[in-house]
Amino acid sequence: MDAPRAARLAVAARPPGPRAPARFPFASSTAPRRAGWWWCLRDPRADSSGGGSTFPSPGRCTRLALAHRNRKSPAANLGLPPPRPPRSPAAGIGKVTGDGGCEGRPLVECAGDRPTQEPAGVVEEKASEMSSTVPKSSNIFWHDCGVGKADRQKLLKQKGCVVWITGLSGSGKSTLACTLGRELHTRGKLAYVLDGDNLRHGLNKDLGFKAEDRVENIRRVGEVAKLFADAGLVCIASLISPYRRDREACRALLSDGSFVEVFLNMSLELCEARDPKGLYKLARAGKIKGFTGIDDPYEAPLNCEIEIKEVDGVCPTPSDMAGQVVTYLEEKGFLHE
Ligand SMILES: Nc1ncnc2c1ncn2[C@@H]1O[C@H](COP(=O)(O)OS(=O)(=O)O)[C@@H](OP(=O)(O)O)[C@H]1O
Ligand SMILES: Nc1ncnc2c1ncn2[C@@H]1O[C@H](COP(=O)(O)OP(=O)(O)O)[C@@H](O)[C@H]1O
Repeated sequence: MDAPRAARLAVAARPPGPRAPARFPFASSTAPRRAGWWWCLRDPRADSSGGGSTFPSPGRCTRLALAHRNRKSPAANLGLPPPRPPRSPAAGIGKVTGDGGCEGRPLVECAGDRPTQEPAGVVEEKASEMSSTVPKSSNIFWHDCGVGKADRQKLLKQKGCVVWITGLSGSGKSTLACTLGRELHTRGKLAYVLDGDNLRHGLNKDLGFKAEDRVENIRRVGEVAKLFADAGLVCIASLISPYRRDREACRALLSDGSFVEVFLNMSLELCEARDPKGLYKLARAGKIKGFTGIDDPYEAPLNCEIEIKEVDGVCPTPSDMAGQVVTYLEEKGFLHE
């Protein structure tokens, strides 16, 4: 046989855009479909659950373009009968053949929020914004492993989640992250801190503080945090993360309820008075440009899970702040099997 059939499908995606939206809200429209088809590899687990989820997860539809710029549908190019929408997502249109690693996996049209009725231009525009879910590479496939998140959670007797701490520089993010990490450790729970300052020494050392660098910073950390949560850990991410949209994009990477946004709502005055690194002083003197809260924006959360703020100008102690988060995690069942 010539090249694997599955490998004839190439993923068409634009380079990542600067911001990722929280969701992929495809509104239906009557505009005709243009060349290009949206398909998902069907999640084999959907068969047992009876659901119609797509793979790797609902909404992660990929526009599959055909090699040789063939305008036929992917199904036709796979030697399958042409699809007849509307179609049950559980049915699939056939199976991927060849030896590309996805043999036997059902190929389906994306269900639910699939963009079949969306003008292609609009769809592509949205795809370009989905920097964290639309891969730039082609011919890539998702591989599942035998041991899953549920198995790891059972082993650890806890549930994976992300505690995302946001706030101005000096608001106490690192302090809360470390105090919370210690508290969880004491309780025999596995947690890991992803601190913005620390990550900028390694993973993100190529990034500065321009808007697009901050966007990429948050995107990367969101993806890493998602992996830690999938590993079954309580992942504590503490970054300024000044843009609401980026935090929402990180939230959208996690299953419902497992992204816990903690807003350290401390006044600029308090943070500036603390100024442990002398950065506010430098920013005020014009020696640092684009400093959050001074000459760069901070967008406060609108619907965070936990807000910690000063009472009569007094900040709760680190231990109180951590206690608030632990109580929330307890109540939501993250600290149990
Ligand atoms: N221009 C500017 N604006 C804000 N912060 C600055 C800047 N330059 C350096 N720093 C130091 O970098 C730390 C913030 O890094 P983050 O990765 O959390 O920032 S961001 O989320 O990408 O905005 C931040 O650490 P924290 O004080 O712990 O927040 C600062 O020490
Ligand atoms: N709850 C708190 N009460 C009193 N001081 C605090 C509290 N949280 C943090 N601090 C102090 O404020 C300063 C900034 O805290 P830090 O955790 O480094 O903030 P961030 O990581 O947001 O920049 C540090 O000197 C820290 O000791």
